[in-house]
Amino acid sequence: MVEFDDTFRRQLHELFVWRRDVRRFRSDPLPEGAIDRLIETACLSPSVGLSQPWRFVIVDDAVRRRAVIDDFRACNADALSCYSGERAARYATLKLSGLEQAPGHLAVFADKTSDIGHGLGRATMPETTEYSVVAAITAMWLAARAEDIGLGWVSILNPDRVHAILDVPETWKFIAYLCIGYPEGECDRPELEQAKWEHRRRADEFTLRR
Ligand SMILES: Cc1cc2c(cc1C)N(C[C@H](O)[C@H](O)[C@H](O)COP(=O)(O)O)c1[nH]c(=O)[nH]c(=O)c1N2
Repeated sequence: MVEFDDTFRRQLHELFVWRRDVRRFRSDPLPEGAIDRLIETACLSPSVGLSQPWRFVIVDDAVRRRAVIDDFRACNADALSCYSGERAARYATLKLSGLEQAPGHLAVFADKTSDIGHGLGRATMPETTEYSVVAAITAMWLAARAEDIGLGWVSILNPDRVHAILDVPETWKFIAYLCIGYPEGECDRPELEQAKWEHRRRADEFTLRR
């Protein structure tokens, strides 16, 4: 049996505290195979019925990467137009993707039609397919931080457009576009908190007892 001691538990807690959504990347490349290793770790995640619905696309092609960046720019301009006044001014100052600098681009999809897992657990809650993929991304986020690699989730994108840019099967649902690389710096507080957009609240604000 594998046992974890107090030192490990303390370090694991520190890993959770120091994992960040990274938007500011150094331009130096990741070591060969780093993204493949992170994908392998993500594939150890739980999934409904062991369906393993995650599908990964490593985006190296410069034309496709540029098209994703252009889509982000358009979507972010639309998002800005939904705010007004002081909130709009603050939104405009936020850096909400590291797409330009990050050496690694990784798109993640959920395959809604795969037979793997024989449908177990999905009949009543088909959305558990997507939940499983998000669980895998969270594992990857933590595994990356443990290797001092930063990961940033970009959702300010048009899913249909990303689908077309990456030319993936119809049945795949777009879940996340991830920027991966070495972070410029580190912090134990979310960047959106540092920018005074929102703050992390205490767990008891979100917890009921019945
Ligand atoms: C589903 C989803 C989607 C997004 C995000 C996260 C998740 C879970 N986050 C990152 C988010 O802003 C960040 O996690 C919180 O601000 C908390 O910061 P830390 O992750 O603790 O650093 C994020 N950040 C960003 O700059 N642009 C984005 O488009 C998104 N989209």
